[in-house]
Amino acid sequence: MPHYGDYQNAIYGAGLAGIVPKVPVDFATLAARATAAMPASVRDYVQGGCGDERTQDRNAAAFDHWGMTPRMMVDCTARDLSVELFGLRLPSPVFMAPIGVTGLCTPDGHGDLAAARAAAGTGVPLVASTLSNDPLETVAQAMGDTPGFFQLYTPKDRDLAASLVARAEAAGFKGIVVTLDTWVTGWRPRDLNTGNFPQLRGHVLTNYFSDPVFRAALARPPEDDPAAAIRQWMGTFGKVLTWDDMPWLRSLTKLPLILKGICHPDDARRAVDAGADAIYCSNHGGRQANGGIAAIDMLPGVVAAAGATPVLFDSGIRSGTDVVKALALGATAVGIGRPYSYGLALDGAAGCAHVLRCLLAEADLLMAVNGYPTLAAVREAGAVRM
Ligand SMILES: Cc1cc2nc3c(=O)[nH]c(=O)nc-3n(C[C@H](O)[C@H](O)[C@H](O)COP(=O)(O)O)c2cc1C
Ligand SMILES: CCCCC(=O)C(=O)O
Repeated sequence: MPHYGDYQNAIYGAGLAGIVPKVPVDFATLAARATAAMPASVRDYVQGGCGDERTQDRNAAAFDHWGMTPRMMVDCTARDLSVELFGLRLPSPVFMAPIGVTGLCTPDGHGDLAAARAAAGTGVPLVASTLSNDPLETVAQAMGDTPGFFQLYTPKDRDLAASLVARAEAAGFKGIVVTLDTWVTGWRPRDLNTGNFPQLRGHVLTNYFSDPVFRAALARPPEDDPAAAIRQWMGTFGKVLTWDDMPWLRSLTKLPLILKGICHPDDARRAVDAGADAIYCSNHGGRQANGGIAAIDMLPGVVAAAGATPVLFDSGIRSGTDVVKALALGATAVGIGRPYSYGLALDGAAGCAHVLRCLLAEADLLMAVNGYPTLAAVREAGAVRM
């Protein structure tokens, strides 16, 4: 049976022929190379976060104080990283988190399609953001047989919300991820210093501009009057959601409903009681609120509160080791954020797929050497706070 760890042999094998990876395998080199290659406006938007970025930095640094203990004399020659989620059997517990400017991460402006192709090539699901340069239907198609999820930024216009969700269902997405932490944008000094917010320049609004409900509310189509369309987007973008909206959100779809941005155990309990199919523990990579606890430190409390409900996690994952730690702390599946956008920036779909394969190879090999043949074994082994 092939293993994700075999990617290591492929790299060493290519090295014998004098070929080294085009995209670095470690996050530090990847980030340095990708941010040097990106246009400054995209770099600042993707790499930056809220305030002085302490929460963002802490998200990654906090993985250092969680440690795992190897077990010996365990047969780990066959390893199973597959996971069941909403009745789907996923080949690994890794997915691509929604990134709203994915479209801008490749020079051709079709980064969403490149990420979708990387999903098709690796089997790693993509959570497609509402904010994309290509319409959600085209993105879904480019994912091939790999299941995709649609991330909803809930507009104030309820009919528009219903339309976006209906389109996502029709396009074949397997679940709706509702992001709770971003009805307004957090304070982001890197973007403020350059007065740059991509959406206000008309980027990544294709799902709105192509939507019949959004278009019907415009005097002239977005192609003829983009400024008015952007103003309309600004007006409708962020609905403030409260628990009272849950029956309405639930009524929008029969697909699994996943609530993104849950960090407090009480909110996790409330989400389960209100009918969420999964909790998505995340602090948005430190882009929304500064002054927060590292997301990985909040995961155990959320997992305990969620009970039998699956918990997805992101924020600060930089390596396969981080993936295994998050699984050990109870995540059902783990979202990759900035690393895949850096892969896209350096080599499009191939660069993105490479980043995902490296993360999976490192996770798989760590499971092999630590004596954890299955995800159940990872969870049972757990991680201790050092
Ligand atoms: C450039 C960028 C754009 C993002 N856009 C979205 C988005 O459209 N919807 C969403 O729910 N989260 C969005 N996020 C948050 C990610 O889904 C994820 O929570 C975050 O990237 C995890 O942190 P990390 O990248 O530091 O690992 C975005 C993140 C970045 C870096
Ligand atoms: C209003 C911001 C939407 C995109 C996003 O989620 C992000 O940049 O983090």
